[in-house]
Amino acid sequence: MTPETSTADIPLIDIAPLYSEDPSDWVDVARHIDHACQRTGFFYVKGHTIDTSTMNDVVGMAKQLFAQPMGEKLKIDITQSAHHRGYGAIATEQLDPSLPGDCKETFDMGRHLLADDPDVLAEKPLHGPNRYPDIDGFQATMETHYWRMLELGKTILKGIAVALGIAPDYFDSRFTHPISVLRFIHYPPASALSQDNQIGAGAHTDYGCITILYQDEVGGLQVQNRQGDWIDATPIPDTFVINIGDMMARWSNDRYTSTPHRVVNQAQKDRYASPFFVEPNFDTNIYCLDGCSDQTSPPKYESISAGEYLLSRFRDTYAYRQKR
Ligand SMILES: O=C(O)CCC(=O)C(=O)O
Ligand SMILES: [Fe+2]
Repeated sequence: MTPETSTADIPLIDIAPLYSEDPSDWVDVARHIDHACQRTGFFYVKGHTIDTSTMNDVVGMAKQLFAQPMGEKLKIDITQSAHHRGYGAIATEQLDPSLPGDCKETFDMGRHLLADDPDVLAEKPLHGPNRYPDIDGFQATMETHYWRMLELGKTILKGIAVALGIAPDYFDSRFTHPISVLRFIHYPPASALSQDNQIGAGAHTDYGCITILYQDEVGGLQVQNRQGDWIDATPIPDTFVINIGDMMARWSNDRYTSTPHRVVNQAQKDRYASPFFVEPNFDTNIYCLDGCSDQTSPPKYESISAGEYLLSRFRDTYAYRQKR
């Protein structure tokens, strides 16, 4: 069932210089990021500030959630949530419409907004409370991690801004009330696949700006190269895998590439992963960035708000949202 795979050169970029106060230190990293975003749209980063023990603690919490009895997990069922928060059982998401639902379970959270938040009062879509399991320390650990990942996202976006020749802090004012999502995923061992052509995550492109992915040592993430071959994004300790999503492809007038990827867990082991989807404020206007158009390549896409764009994409992959 699985097509041949080969190993590709998904570059590994040391982003430590982006933490320097001196803008001249950013230029080289920005150039590497720019190349990677134009070619495969995928790269690994090292030299970030999130250490292994922090990741182990955070993923340990997520493992506790996935190990709970189904009845407990379904108390925070994402399909009962207006704001796309909580637990998604196996096959709730179907990333590739030509395949069965994905063989994975998920937990999604955003900023935890309570009833008195102005955006909640205004009934803004995707703005609301998270749905947490009853596990000691879960909420505090995950909320701290959410902000940590957002900071990493903004650091990488600074590299992108420098690469595009726009103000290095261009994205900061667009990420003050972000609709970014922190997700945890559990892929059961290969023996748990219920149907012949079911896989962990069907081929898809990500919807948003950029994705920062933690993956454990099991492996299974595959990226489609320009020739259409599936190549392994082999786990590298202490790195994250970064990829461009469709919103950033659109925002950059297709200077940057949003590349199809999928997950095939061929191991007789559970696999755990955690993408952080770096998304701006709901009302951010997604329209050709300065530096991404000229006389020969004018802006290709109409402007759209980041929120409306994401909502339309969720509707395509979650049956429960099509009724909304
Ligand atoms: O689990 C992985 O390695 C990737 C997951 C993924 O592509 C996604 O959630 O968008
Ligand atoms: Fe993805």
